[in-house]
Amino acid sequence: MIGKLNHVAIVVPDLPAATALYRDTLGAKVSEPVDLAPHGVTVVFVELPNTKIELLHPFGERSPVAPFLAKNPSGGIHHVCYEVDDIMAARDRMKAQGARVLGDGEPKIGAHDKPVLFLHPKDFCGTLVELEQA
Ligand SMILES: C[C@@H](C(=O)O)C(=O)SCCNC(=O)CCNC(=O)[C@H](O)C(C)(C)COP(=O)(O)OP(=O)(O)OC[C@H]1O[C@@H](n2cnc3c(N)ncnc32)[C@H](O)[C@@H]1OP(=O)(O)O
Ligand SMILES: [Co+2]
Repeated sequence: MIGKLNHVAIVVPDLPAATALYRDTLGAKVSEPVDLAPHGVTVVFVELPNTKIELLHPFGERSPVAPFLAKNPSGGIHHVCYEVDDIMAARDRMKAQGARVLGDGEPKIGAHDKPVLFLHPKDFCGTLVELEQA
C-alpha cells in the first residue's frame, strides 16, 4: 500500500545552523524556512535526487516536536513519510489493522499542501510514520 519515501524528518535545535550544514558542508539544495502554525513546526526542506530531508524546529507554544527536542537536545530522526495513493483508504486500513492514527484521525494539510496523517511510533517499530497523499 505504501509507495515512495517522501521524506525523512530530523528535529534540530538550531535551524539556521542545520540549514547551513546541509547547504555548505553537505552541498545540498535547501529551501527557505516556512512556519507551519497548524503543525507547530518551522520546516526547511533539503532536496535530494530521490527524496527529501525535512529539518524541523518547534514553532509556537504547543509544538508536537518540543518534547522530542527536550529528550534529544542535539536533535535526531523524528519520522519517516511514505506516500499513499488514497489517504482515506490508508486511514481506514490502518484502523482496521489496529494501528493508532494520531490526533483526531482526520488528515491535515501538510507541508506540500497535501493531506497527511501520523501513526503511533509504538505501533511501527519505534518510528513515527507520516502518510502523505501522493
Ligand atoms: C509538516 C508536516 C509534514 O511533513 O507535512 C510534519 O511532518 S509535522 C511533524 C510534527 N507533527 C507530529 O509529530 C504530529 C504527530 N505527533 C504526535 O502526535 C506526538 O508527537 C506523538 C508521536 C504522539 C508523541 O507525543 P509525545 O511527545 O507527547 O510523547 P509521548 O509521551 O506520548 O510518547 C509516547 C512514546 O513514544 C515515544 N516517541 C515520541 N515521539 C517519538 C518519535 N518521534 N519517534 C519515536 N518515538 C517517539 C516517546 O519516547 C514515548 O516512548 P517511551 O514511553 O518509551 O519513552
Ligand atoms: Co513530515
